[in-house]
Amino acid sequence: MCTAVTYEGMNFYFGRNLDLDVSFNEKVTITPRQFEFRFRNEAAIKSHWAMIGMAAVIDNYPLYYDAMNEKGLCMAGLNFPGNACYLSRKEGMENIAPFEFIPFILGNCSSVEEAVAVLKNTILINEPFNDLLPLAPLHWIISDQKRSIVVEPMSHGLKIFDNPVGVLTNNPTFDYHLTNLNNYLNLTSAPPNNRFSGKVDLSVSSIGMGSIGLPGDLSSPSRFVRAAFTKANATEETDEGSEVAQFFHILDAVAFTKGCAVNEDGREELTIYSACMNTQKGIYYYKTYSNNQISAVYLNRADLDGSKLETFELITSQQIRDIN
Ligand SMILES: C[C@H](CCC(=O)NCCS(=O)(=O)O)[C@H]1CC[C@H]2[C@@H]3[C@H](O)C[C@@H]4C[C@H](O)CC[C@]4(C)[C@H]3C[C@H](O)[C@]12C
Repeated sequence: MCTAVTYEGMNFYFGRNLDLDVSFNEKVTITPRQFEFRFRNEAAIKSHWAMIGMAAVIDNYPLYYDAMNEKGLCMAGLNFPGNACYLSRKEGMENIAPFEFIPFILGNCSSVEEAVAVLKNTILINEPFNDLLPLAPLHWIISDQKRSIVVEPMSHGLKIFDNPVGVLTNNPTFDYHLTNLNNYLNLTSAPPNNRFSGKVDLSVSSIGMGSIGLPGDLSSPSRFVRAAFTKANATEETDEGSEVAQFFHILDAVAFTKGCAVNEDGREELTIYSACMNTQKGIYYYKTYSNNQISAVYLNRADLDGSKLETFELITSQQIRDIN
């Protein structure tokens, strides 16, 4: 499972937990403006917005999981098994393979508004990257500072939802998660009042009792509610370090501790990495399951007019500062 969130503070932040049982040797990857993006069914784009994100680079192609471009447009793919539906080629449409979707949108668009216009004429087709990497059943969150949307590939084409809470998890479909949130409207970060009954003498005995009923489990609907509550109540900080700390705390609230959720194949799901992108400064922060230290990769320190991918190996060994 996975969780993605947006966060409006001093700057606009976007990020995700990547929860999985395997790694594909992903690295922080910068694609500069002149790297040629070839598409299976559409013309190549030789010049586009530069982007940074997490990707498995195979045959010199960045298979992005999540990324932002130099204009602050961000996108992440999350598992959507059993629901994602990829179609056959259709004349007159932009026929994009799922693995091409992030480069296609972030390469061409500078805002959600532009992305929505492009999406109206786009379908996702059932073409895998190669025989060893089958189609990934995903849905996507696309956000900028002004607006966030969710894109779900269905049998009739792409379904686009506005995302007023700036959160995405996994199944079921996004409209379910939004409706389900209504069940929790009574939760509060404040000390609760006794609304149980005027005839029963009840009192607050501990801090946090306003959020009793917030689901604590790791299922996708529960992570959606927990991430939405944590994000909505997390206070805005006043410096970059504290903002980034706040963002990672939101992601930590929905992270998987290894061993706590086992998939149908008996393998343990864990939060392989957590990422936070400062979309205005072009910084990609991340930490991994075994390394709690935050690392930062700067888009603007790369040669953005170049034509070669730049990759940064993840630092996965624990970094502990010895004090004495
Ligand atoms: C599984 C990842 C999403 C995280 C998630 O939601 N996990 C839930 C697992 S489960 O349902 O609970 O079992 C997704 C996000 C991006 C995906 C990757 C990207 O789409 C890029 C390529 C695309 C190729 O078709 C498959 C390999 C791949 C490298 C994908 C592997 C995998 O499907 C990734 C890593």
